[in-house]
Formats: sequence, C-alpha cells, structure tokens
Amino acid sequence: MSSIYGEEASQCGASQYGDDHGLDAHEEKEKIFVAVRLRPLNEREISNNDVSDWECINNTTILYKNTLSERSLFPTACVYDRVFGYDCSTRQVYEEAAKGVALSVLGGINSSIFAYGQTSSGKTYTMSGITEYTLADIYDHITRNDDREFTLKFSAMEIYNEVVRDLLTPEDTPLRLLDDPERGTVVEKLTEVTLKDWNHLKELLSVCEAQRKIGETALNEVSSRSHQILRLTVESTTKKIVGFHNSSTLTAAVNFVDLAGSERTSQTLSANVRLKEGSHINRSLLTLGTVIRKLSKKGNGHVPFRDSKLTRILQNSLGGNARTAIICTMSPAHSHVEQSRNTLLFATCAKNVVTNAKVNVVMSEKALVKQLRKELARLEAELRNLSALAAAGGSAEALKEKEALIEKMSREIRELTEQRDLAQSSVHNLGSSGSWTELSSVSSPDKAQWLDDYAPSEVSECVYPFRPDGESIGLNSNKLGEQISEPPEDQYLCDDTSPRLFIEKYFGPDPCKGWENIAQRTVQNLEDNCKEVQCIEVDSNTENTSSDKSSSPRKGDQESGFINIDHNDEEPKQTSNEQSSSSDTDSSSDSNNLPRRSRSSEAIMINVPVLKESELAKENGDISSESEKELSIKKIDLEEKPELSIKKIDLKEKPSQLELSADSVKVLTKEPSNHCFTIEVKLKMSGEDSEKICAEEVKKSGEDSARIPAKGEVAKTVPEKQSGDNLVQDNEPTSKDLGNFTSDSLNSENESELSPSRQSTEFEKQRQEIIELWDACNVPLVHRTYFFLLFKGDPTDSVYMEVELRRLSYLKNAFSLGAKVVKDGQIFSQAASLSALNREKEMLSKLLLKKFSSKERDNLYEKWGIGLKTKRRRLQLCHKLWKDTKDMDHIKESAALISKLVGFEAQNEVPKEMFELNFSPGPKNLRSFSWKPRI
Ligand SMILES: Nc1ncnc2c1ncn2[C@@H]1O[C@H](COP(=O)(O)OP(=O)(O)OP(=O)(O)O)[C@@H](O)[C@H]1O
Repeated sequence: MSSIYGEEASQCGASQYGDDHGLDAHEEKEKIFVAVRLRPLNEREISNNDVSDWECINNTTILYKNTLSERSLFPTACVYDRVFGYDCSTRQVYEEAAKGVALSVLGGINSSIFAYGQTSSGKTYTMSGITEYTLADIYDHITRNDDREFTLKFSAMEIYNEVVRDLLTPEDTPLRLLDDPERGTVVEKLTEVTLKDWNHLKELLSVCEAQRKIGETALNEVSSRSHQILRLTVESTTKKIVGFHNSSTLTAAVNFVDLAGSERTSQTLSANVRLKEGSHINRSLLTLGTVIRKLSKKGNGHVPFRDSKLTRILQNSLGGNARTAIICTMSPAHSHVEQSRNTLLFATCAKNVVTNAKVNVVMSEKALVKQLRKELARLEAELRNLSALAAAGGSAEALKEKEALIEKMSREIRELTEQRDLAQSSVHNLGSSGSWTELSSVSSPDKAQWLDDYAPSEVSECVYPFRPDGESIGLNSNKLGEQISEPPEDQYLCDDTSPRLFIEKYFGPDPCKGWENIAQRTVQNLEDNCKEVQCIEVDSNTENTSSDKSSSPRKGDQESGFINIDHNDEEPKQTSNEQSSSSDTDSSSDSNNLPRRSRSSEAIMINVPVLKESELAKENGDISSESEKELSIKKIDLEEKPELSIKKIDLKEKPSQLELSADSVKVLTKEPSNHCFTIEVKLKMSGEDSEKICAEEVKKSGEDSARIPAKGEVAKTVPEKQSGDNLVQDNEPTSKDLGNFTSDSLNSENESELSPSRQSTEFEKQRQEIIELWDACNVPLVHRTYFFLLFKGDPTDSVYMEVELRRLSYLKNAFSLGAKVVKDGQIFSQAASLSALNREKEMLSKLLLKKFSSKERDNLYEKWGIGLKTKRRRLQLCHKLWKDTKDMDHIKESAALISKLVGFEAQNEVPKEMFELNFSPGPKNLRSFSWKPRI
C-alpha cells in the first residue's frame, strides 16, 4: 500500500500496530486490528455486589482471574493487539487502537472501526468518542494540508430488525440493498451530504443520534436497538501538479460501526418489541461471528456474508479492501462472564482475519482533463521563458539558463516516467484485487485502450483502472493479453498487404506507439544528443585543412558544451580577450549554438550539432586537462584524402568534403542523395590525446523542396537556401509557435459542461489543431488516419484529443529547439521524422499498385490533379495526402484512401487488430520500428 498519507496515517497512533504485526502501512495484506476495552463496574453491578472477573495485566493481555475450577475450562489469559483497562480514557483507545486505521482514509484507503460487545458494555460510549476524535483529526489534517482540495461526504444508516434506514432523513422508508459490480453492496437512495464544515458535521451527528432507535432494557436504559453505520467519504485532489501520485484524486471512506449489543433475554428481561429486536440483533451478530470465524480460518469455504444485511453491507470491511479495527467492549462483572467470553472468542477469531487494503487512486476524465490543462500551462510558461531567453541574444549566461531549463524539463519528464512506472505497478495490484471504488466513465473499450497506450506517461496508468465492463484490469501486457485475446496470426497475415504486416514492416509494431516512444525519448534526452554511430579517423598532423574565419573559436563554447577544433597543436591558444572579440564577431551567426542545417542546390551541406567527448568524459571524471585544448575549424577535403574513408555511410556518393566547425559538421556532396546517412568524425590529436566529435544527420534531400516551411513556421526541414548564415531563429520556438499548443479549448475550464453544439465546435477546433500539428511533426499518415477515424466527437473524445495535442506540442517544441536524440541506436529529429514519413509514402505508393487496378488509379490521379503522363504518379499522389490541413474534405479523402490502402475497409471502424498490435511489442518488433532512420 502506498499513499501520500498512508505513512502519516500509520504513524498516527497505533504505533505498536506495525510492531506487533510485523506489518506497516505499505504492505498489501494486514490483519484486522483487535483491541479489547474493559469498562468499570457500573452502579447496578456494584450495588448487586458483583465482582470484577477480568484484569488487563499489560498493554496486550487480559487475564481471567476467577475461581480455579472455572479457570480450567477457559484460557486464563488472552492476548490482543491492545487491551484497555477500566481506567483508560476513550482518547487513549482512539489514539492507540483506532486512529491509525481510521486516518488511512486520508491516504485513499477505506477503513472501518467497529465496536462489538454485549449490551451495556460501552460500545456507543467508545464509538461516539472515536468518531468525534477521528473527524476532528481529519479536519485538522485538512487545515494543515492546503495543497490538496478535500471534499467530505457524510452518510448514516442503521439496520433495525433487518431493515436498513437512512438516519439523515426523518422518513422511515426502508432502503434497498443493491449489488454493484465495482463497489459491492450499495444502499440505494442513501442520503449523502457534502459537508460544509465541522459544525455542519456535528449537526448531522446529532441528527443521527436523535434518529437512532434506542430502547430501555434491564441492562441499559438507553440501549441501542440497531446497528449504526456512519460513513465519511474523503476525496482529495492536489491543487498543484507535482507528480503522478500527488496529482491523482484519492477517494476512500471510513465507516464507524456501532453494533447493537448481544443480549441474553434472561438478563435484559425483554418482551414484545424488545424481544423481537433482541432476536434480530442476536441473529445478525451470530452471522457476523460466523463470517469472522470462517474468515479467520484458511480454506473456509462458503462465508455467509449474505445471511444478514449487516454483513452484506460490511463485506468490504470484513477481510475485504478496508483497513479494519475492532474494539471489543466488555463488562468485567462476574454476572456477565459468559457474554464476556463470547466477546473474547469473537475477538480471537477477528485477530486472524486478513484484509487487503489498497489505495484508491481515481482519475476521472474530468480530473484528467484538468490535470492535463495544468500541465500544459506549466510547460507553456516554461517554454515561453525559454523562448524569451533565446530571443535575448544568446549571451553565455542566457544560454546557460536555457540549457538549465531544458535539463530541468528533461528531469521532470524522467521523474514523471518513474512515477508512472511506480503507479503502473500499484495500478496492476489494484487491478488484480478489484479494490477500486470509483470507475472512470469510459465510453469505449477501444478508446480506453488507446489512452492506455498513448496517454502521457504520468497519467496513463491511473486513468483506466477498469475495463468499461466494470472489471478491473491490470495494465501489464500479460493481463491485457488474458482478457483481450489476439486472433490467430493467419487471420490477417495472409498476404503482405494486410494491415498488420504492412504496419509491422514499415512502421514497427504500432506506428502510433513508435512515434510516441521516440517523441518521449526526444524530450527526455535533450541533453543526451549525441552518440557514436560510425567513424572515420583523421590524423590531425597529416591532413589538409583550411581554417574558416567565420568559425573561429568563441567565448562560451566551453560552457555551452560545444567544441572548437584545431588541427594545429602548436598554435597558441587565444587569450580571453581574443575569444571575447571573436565571439562578438560571431554573435550574429552563432549566437545560440543551436544546430544549423543548410542546403544549396549544388551541394548538400548539413550542419549538425556535435558533442565534445571530453564533456562526456568530464562527467565520468576521467578527462585530463590537456585534452581540453581549444581547436580551430577544420575542413577536410575528402577527395584529396582518399585514405580517409567513411565507413558504412549509405550515400550514393561519398561526400566530397567534411567541414568541421565549432558546433557542427557539414557534409558536402555534389549530388543530392536520397539516402540517409550518419557519420561520426574522430580526430587524433598529436597521436596521443584524442578528441572525438560525434555527428549524425539523417537526410533525404530529394523531397525537401516539397517541405519548405512557410514563413514564420518552425523549421520542419532544411531551408531552401544555404547561406552559411545564422539559421538559428528558424529553429527557435517563437511565442507564436508556443502559443499553438494552448488552444482556447484547452483553456476552457468546464469543457465537460459545454453544450453539445459548443462541444462539437471545440472538437472541430481541437481536431484542426491536431491535424496541423501532425503535419508540423511529420507524424506518419497511418497514425493520422487511425486517429482521425477513431475519434468523431463523442463527449469523451476531448480527453484523448488533449492527450494527442499535448504530445504533439511536446514534439513540435522539441523539434523547434533542434532537439535530436540518438539512443539505443535510434535517431530522432525533425529531419528523421520527415525521412520516415517519406519512406511511409513510398510504401503507401506501393500499396496503391496492389490495391487499385490501373483504371482505378487513373481515376485517382485525375481526382487528385495528377497528370496521367507524369512520372512517379503514385508517389506524387501519396505526397498530396494529408497536405491541405485546412481543408476537411481533403483530410477526409486522404484518410479514406489510406484506410483503404492499409485495410481499414470500413471507415467508421478502426480494425481490431490495430489495437491488438499494441499488446505484443516484443523487442524484435521494436527493432524493426522504422522511424529509426536506416543507417
Ligand atoms: N469505559 C466506560 N467508562 C465509564 N462509563 C462507561 C464506559 N463504558 C460504558 N459506560 C457507561 O455504560 C453505559 C452503557 O454504555 P453504552 O450505552 O455505551 O453501552 P452499549 O454497549 O452501547 O450498550 P447497548 O448495546 O445496549 O447499546 C452508559 O451509561 C455509559 O456511559
């Protein structure tokens, strides 16, 4: 068990609880906490010269101290979690036996406190005190924890003569019990009042007291003739998002159960009404006793919960999902010895009953939307800040701040991921026990699964603890696999154009998941932007180089993590003044040290960021100061250096020149190449120290002209003209760009309460925004189609749309910052995504050939405005798909065409196998994921 308050709750009193049981609040299973309270002899007993048979000899042992003959029949000493003698106050009973369990409710764990005992033994006396102390502590906790929003709801019922009554209404109408698949037995129409404050609660408690059935018996003038259950439900949500657990909604209820007292007719002298009451009381207590006895034994077979309303209602507290404490009250009088022994027998059985309490984390869709909005607002603010810093002019300080900010964001994302993993395991546990108390409203299993797979890491696992049919699910693939079985492979692997094969072949196990994985990594690893892929080795003593004035060493390079390369070891190092002036001259071109990309019509020149290996080494603490020497620009003419080879670079032509500058490597080839390539340059310095510069880029130049970004648009691809000048601002997010991901719909607070027409407008707006972001982020067309067909504006769609918007915004902003990640052999950057998209189009163009006859294709060309005599018509067509983001008819037609190509025959139905693909992404499939550029 874990919860924000779980620990606190376990510390609140009952400190011996853990000690005695060897359990703490984080264990899943724990035994019912059992305490015994002896009241003092009352006036009647004293006047009857009754004697006290029982004595508490220490904190846990109660001793029967009567005659030897009787002692032989019964155990003389009984041990419980806690025993309280007649001189103990109710406050002490609360603190040491009830508080820890009762306050679990603050941590999202259901709990129950019972008072059990014979009539007149002090149950109501004890229970009313415990109830009041608990409620006071809960209010105190709320006052001290203003970072969470609390809602308290109160209900009260009694079971009188096997009839359930609402204690908060004057009507005597019997209430029905209903069986709810998630929540167990529910009392129909029971009043639940949302509490305004402590005084409101006290008023309600007096109403209950006044309403409860009491009667006079020989043993108790004010004998409770019913079982009373007071229930306080505590729901809390964090006001500020600081992580998964703290931002979730916790909900739990604490029950205060004051049972009617068992009685012997001979002693209570009951007749008529009292007799009837007594027999009902005894019968239901008998059932309770049987339930407890059976639960206390393993392999107990049928447990008769349903034999009485009391046990039906309290089933969750009896070996179920609530933490439970039972206070057994006893009269010490010799005249009640038999009843006292029965009470102790009950207590002994109860001690062995194990409960399985869990934290109830609830993430309703509304709460999720709210959470996402807050998260977006936070990210927006941070990125605006970042943008302002960048715009401020790229001073070393500004750069430092920017990097720190990026690092901070990356760290936060990593933390969220860890929290997600943690949550995932706890959700899995919850799923298997069915202990959740509230079900998110999920309209469709497919959507639930969709969100499960694609929701942002910090929320996805807590969003759908239940399947829509009400059964809780674990979120690991095994569990899902159990419930949603995959159809036999051959059902859809019959030919190579089946959706599954197509998708696996060209997009990995799931196109949507794949791009998301990479996007996530992109953001998570902004700082980890370099990795060795392939090498050439250049001896700096022998190579031909030419220095480049514009790329002379600059101040701030050390700080910013970029390297200066110098081919001449002997060259004196610059003074700081020189560096400073050189920095000034460079400031226009290199102000931000962001990756630059350039291209001319004659040569491809791609600037990519480099990471100084010494930086990495420094982190590992194994760098010598010598290797930190500054180096100047190096240009390597590869044609003049035939001995230098670039291994395994998939270019049609070997690059003619490498230009190594402070923050980039330009690769010059004479002809545009359609191939992706990745390079790493390794320089040997004086044959001893070595500096390694890593660089990689993925490029498919042939398609670039089609992807020139509009003015002001964040650079999605290589700009048309290479000037060698600063292109940084093209890579920077502008405030406009940043503004893109907070649409009006996201800012609207009460979306779920919008009118249907407004909802539909919001849906259209969100969808439009997503379509544009898909385009900006080069999201695979199959994913777009899949998503587009799945969400059609149901009221619950907005939450999924927000999730999609959010991740696209992340991606777009990562791209706009030039973020590039190489991890586990995968490279992801804007250029890489474009490359993958182009490959997808090529594959789709092949499917055009397979799926349509030549006549049908000609019709398509005509429809899409492609000349029948032109070359590569199929590819041309694929390049037109999803291009006109503002034209919904065009989008629909694109989706329809792709849907047909990949086998989504019915436009209104996303094929089931698309979902099933998600359940078995083995490592092999992941490796084949094709957003990874082919190197
Ligand atoms: N620990 C105690 N110290 C002093 N007085 C007590 C204590 N426990 C109970 N009493 C007194 O004993 C009487 C009976 O107590 P109470 O009504 O709580 O018993 P009960 O178990 O709820 O009985 P019933 O089952 O008949 O309702 C009350 O007058 C109460 O004030």
